[in-house]
Amino acid sequence: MKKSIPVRKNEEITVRFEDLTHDGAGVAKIDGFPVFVRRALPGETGKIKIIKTQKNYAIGKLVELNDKSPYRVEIPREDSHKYGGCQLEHMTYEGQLKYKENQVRQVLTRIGKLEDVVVYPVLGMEEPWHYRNKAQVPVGEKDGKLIAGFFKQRSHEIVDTDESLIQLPEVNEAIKAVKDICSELGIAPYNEETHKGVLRHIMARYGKETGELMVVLITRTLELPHKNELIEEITVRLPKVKSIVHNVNSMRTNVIMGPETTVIWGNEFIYDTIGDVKFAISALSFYQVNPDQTKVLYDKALEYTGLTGGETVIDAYCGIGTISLFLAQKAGLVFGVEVVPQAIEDAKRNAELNGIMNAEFEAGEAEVVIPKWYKEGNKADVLVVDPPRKGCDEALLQTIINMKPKKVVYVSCNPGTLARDLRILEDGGYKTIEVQPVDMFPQTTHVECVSWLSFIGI
Ligand SMILES: C[S@@+](CC[C@H](N)C(=O)[O-])C[C@H]1O[C@@H](n2cnc3c(N)ncnc32)[C@H](O)[C@@H]1O
Repeated sequence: MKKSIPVRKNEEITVRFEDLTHDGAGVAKIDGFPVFVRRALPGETGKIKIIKTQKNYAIGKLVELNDKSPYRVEIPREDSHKYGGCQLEHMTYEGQLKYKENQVRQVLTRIGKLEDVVVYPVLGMEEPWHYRNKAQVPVGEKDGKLIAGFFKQRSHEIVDTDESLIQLPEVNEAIKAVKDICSELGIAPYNEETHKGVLRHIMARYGKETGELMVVLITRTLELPHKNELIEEITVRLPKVKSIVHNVNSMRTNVIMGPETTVIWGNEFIYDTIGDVKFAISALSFYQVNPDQTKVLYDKALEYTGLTGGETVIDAYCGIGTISLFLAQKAGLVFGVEVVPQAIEDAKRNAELNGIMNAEFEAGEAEVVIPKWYKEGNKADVLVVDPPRKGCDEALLQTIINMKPKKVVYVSCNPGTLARDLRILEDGGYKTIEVQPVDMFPQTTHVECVSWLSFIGI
């Protein structure tokens, strides 16, 4: 029998919130039917207005809050609710860490069917604001004025903003300065609908330890208008800048960077350090966005590998060789693989820069290169993976199962795909021993995990 929807659009009702979704919305149930409400916390009661109904759920808006959660805090800035980014900023940091630990536990049980894994409390930050070393903001136009900021939640409307509370001050300053310069020089902002205009995005990346800044201007056009004036003004107003890069993206796409990248001033890369290792980072390469917590994450990954000095290690999805070089200090030999050729160039340069002779790198897909290495007779004692959000490719997981390294250390930015992949590895003879969540992204719902598995056989 068809179940009827117990709420109507525009209806106002009083509800009690029981839970939080994976994207931080409060969940209330009306006759078992879920209603999702942003910025509501478990244990709270309040009046909501239904703004959308679907077959299996409804979306509501908070009208009035009656009982407040002890985890509720004032949001730090009146207009910050407009941005999609900080979904948990109305929650104490202690509450955020508990929420994330709970998310990881639930997902490991629900998706991975992993009931007896040890999950530790999340390793959080002392000061969970102004941590991001990188921003890439879309550029648009409002009332004839160039604007840059963030997309409004679930839309492509740009909210003009000069400060994000989760970015390092140097990154905020860089974005604002470049925005002002482009506006003063009359550079036409890109228009997504008409696919006209010039400037699509401004990217700034800052080496927190070295104080070096990179600015990337992403345009639709091959030509960067007022190039010389732009360089002059950027170098005057941002004395920490060491690299200015022009990237061309002429396609109608949501992907930010295009295929053509030219260094128009200064170095090809900026430097930063994590622990004792120094890294060169170029415009297209992945580099963790929270430098303080990166050290915490990599230290844990190193501890989980249990390296004693002679082991052969494979680091899949190695980026610019960050984890590889961290591990090379304690391993016999490390092989890194990564799909972005420029990142592999950085990784090789980084090995040299640090005088590390026992790390080798190859560009290609991990799911192609590692099976090839295995076919050639190469094996690893420890295999580390740090894939993007979609997790590991099945061909790679199958190769790990065939290769049988004693240990697998899995670094993940998505607990859902982590749980899926751990299940596949468990079915192939591995046992997940520990999962340590690390808060790389305070104020947001994202959580990073590092876990280790031991080969026990089937
Ligand atoms: C989460 S990042 C980790 C990078 C590095 N381990 C670090 O901590 O900086 C994932 C990396 O995987 C790369 N990548 C994506 N798909 C890949 C694939 N199929 N094979 C190899 N690398 C891939 C990305 O370019 C990115 O550098």
